[in-house]
Amino acid sequence: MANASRGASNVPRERFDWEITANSDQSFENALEKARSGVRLTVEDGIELLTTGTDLQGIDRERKELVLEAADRRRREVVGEEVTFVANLNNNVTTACNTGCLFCNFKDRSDAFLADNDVDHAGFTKTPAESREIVAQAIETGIYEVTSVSGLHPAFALDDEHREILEASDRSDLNYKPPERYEKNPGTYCEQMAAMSVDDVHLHSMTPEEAYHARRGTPWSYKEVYSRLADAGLDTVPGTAAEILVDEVRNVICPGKIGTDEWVMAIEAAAAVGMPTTATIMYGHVENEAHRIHHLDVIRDLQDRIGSITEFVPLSFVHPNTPLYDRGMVDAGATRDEDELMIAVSRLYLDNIDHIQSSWVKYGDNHGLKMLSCGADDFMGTILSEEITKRAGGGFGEARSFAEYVEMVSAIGRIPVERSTDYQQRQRIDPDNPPFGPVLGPNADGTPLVER
Ligand SMILES: C[S@@+](CC[C@H](N)C(=O)[O-])C[C@H]1O[C@@H](n2cnc3c(N)ncnc32)[C@H](O)[C@@H]1O
Ligand SMILES: Nc1c(NC[C@H](O)[C@H](O)[C@H](O)CO)[nH]c(=O)[nH]c1=O
Ligand SMILES: N[C@@H](Cc1ccc(O)cc1)C(=O)O
Ligand code: SF4
Repeated sequence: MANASRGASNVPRERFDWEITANSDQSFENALEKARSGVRLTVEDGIELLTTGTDLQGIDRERKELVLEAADRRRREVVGEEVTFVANLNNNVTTACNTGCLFCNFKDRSDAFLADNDVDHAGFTKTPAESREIVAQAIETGIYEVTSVSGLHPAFALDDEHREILEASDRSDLNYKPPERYEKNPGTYCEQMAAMSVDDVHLHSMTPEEAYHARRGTPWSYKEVYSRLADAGLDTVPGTAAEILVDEVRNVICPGKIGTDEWVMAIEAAAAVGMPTTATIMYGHVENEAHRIHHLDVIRDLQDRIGSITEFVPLSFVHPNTPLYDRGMVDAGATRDEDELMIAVSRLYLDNIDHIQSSWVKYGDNHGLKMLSCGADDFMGTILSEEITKRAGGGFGEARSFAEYVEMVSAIGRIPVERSTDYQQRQRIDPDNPPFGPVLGPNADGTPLVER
């Protein structure tokens, strides 16, 4: 085959001795035929599509185009020509975290935040009052949603009752220190939720990992934790902390995090108390294609049981400032070919999740737009502030305006639509009728969010 039609993959195949490898007895053609006709794909089918055939080395560009076409067609059948996005704000409460995930440069060791420590650090903690002020300002500009994900600050407790339990415990494994020991007090999770629920804005927060932190040292179930958080103002849950839901990979990239079963249990609990969730995969580091498909299989199975996953978000690993890269465990993140195939195979494999998100934070505008023709139909949100990808070395900025969204989406011949977090409310935007601003948020009146 000509060189021009070979694409690269950055999977560091020789560096890790995995139990699960990208092998299959299936043929690429057969898997493609199943994908085209809408038959539910097996793990082996998924591996064939994601690798463009295990019979060939590298990525075959002609085959890749066939997979992308099948996914684009499926997207059209499932959701049509609308491209959605949400008017939202990211408000990360604290970067203090001792979990030590090797792909993450968002966190700072929490000791640096102690009041009696004068080491310099670039991290931050917001009090509930500060979070409220930041949200209140964004609400005035018309946002619909606040997304809030944070480091696992040792002073965090779920609520006052949880704090009493933590204060009374002499277990050193609980990763708890009283808030008085720190320069800044993050309050309790419930206080943060209540503070951010300004004017009933939609609050999207408390990943399974954060929920785990919010129940440490107690016999409380995830259901108990999520129902207390819901009472405090939480509306929906971000399905991050998923990374790769295969434990042999988690043991390498995030040995301090909860395992696959526990992540699934937390999302099931959120569903049980009536809260929709999203689901993510963070791919393009040490894992191989078989791990990516096993992850999709865990998510599809879970969605068969709960039905409340609103969107699936492939998060392409951003490598430059991370321990994984510093330690030579990876040389780079996923290639563009791998990104396109990840979006396409997510669309084809997850036959029970309607929306696949293209993240401009991870892909940038041009590549992000391309993804909308590879199976994705959602283009994320305005976010207004971004710390996680920026600190990892990503360079695609911290906000998108509605004007930028309308221009980009119209340019590819699709229909721009403002959505609510759960996709239940949707508002088409007429590209011929500027100015463009959000209308779904509690204080939204169509005024542009950010002038750029
Ligand atoms: C930084 S954590 C914050 C919330 C909480 N500490 C947790 O782990 O659930 C949110 C997510 O950001 C993503 N993330 C972190 N570093 C990343 C990187 N370098 N590239 C891509 N995604 C990253 C991971 O998927 C992670 O679960
Ligand atoms: N709200 C969404 C974000 N927010 C950006 C995060 O701050 C973070 O940078 C990162 O994505 C974590 O890996 N990002 C999305 O990709 N999608 C969202 O809906
Ligand atoms: N839209 C997804 C993706 C997301 C990704 C990273 C985040 O930090 C937050 C959200 C969610 O809300 O779960
Ligand atoms: S991904 Fe989350 S838990 Fe892991 S180190 Fe980063 S902030 Fe902490």
